[in-house]
Amino acid sequence: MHNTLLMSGPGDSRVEATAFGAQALSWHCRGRERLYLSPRADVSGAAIRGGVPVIFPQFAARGPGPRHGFARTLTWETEPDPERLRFRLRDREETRRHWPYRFGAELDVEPGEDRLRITLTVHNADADPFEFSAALHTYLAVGDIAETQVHGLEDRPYIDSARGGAPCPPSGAPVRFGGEVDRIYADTRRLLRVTDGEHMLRFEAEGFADTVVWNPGAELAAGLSDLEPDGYRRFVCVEAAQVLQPVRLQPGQTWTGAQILTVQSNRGC
Ligand SMILES: O=P(O)(O)OC[C@H]1O[C@@H](O)[C@H](O)[C@@H](O)[C@@H]1O
Repeated sequence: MHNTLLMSGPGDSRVEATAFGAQALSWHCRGRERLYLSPRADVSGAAIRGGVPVIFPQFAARGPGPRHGFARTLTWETEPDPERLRFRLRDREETRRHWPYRFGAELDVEPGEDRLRITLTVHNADADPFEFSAALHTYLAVGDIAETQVHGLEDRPYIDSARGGAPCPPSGAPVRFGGEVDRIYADTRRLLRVTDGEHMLRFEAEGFADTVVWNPGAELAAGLSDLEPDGYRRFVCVEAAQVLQPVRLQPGQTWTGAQILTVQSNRGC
């Protein structure tokens, strides 16, 4: 397993992360674990299935570099800070091989009493402008995916990545999971709620314009060797993302995006 760092917030809020990928692996809050981490996650240097992988500078296969970018499979530097876990990534030979720009990225993970804030900052240290995509690929722990719903996207059109990127009109209903769901919703600057029948979590983003919702469903999950049998039932990925309109930064400019998860209630959704 990768070495982990711990940070306690007020109450019982406690986060665990690793410098490998600057990835949060666990967030315990109000008596229970809020993130899903696969017990079969590959810890040999591949992307870790679970927690909050940082997707940068490319989303999925939408670019020439490694799938979902290189940030999730590189070890970031850590910086001491009494209130948050802070990670830094600067361009180096391994990044320039895939993406020829000088940059600095920072990831802050801050546990609050009933919330977790994760902030990604990207700075253009190059002499040329560059474009990138990014996402915080959050694996939220749910009791049962069959009971899970994502509320707040009812009136938004989406790109259906499970059907070759087909554009789809608003569904008019909360997102439910009866099989593979893989959607990119554009322009979702609003409060989302994730419920699983028993628990409710508020999901908010700053800076990120899009939201990705993903669960592989039984069939696809069976082909994922780093998921336990039926592991797909225990998570839903809701991702604060900037995918459809990549960020363009001029030399010297900085972009910031954040995702805030808040535990709203343990019952009665
Ligand atoms: O298996 P990976 O590379 O971590 O990707 C997981 C999923 O990540 C999601 O963000 C994508 O929308 C899915 O298409 C993808 O399958």
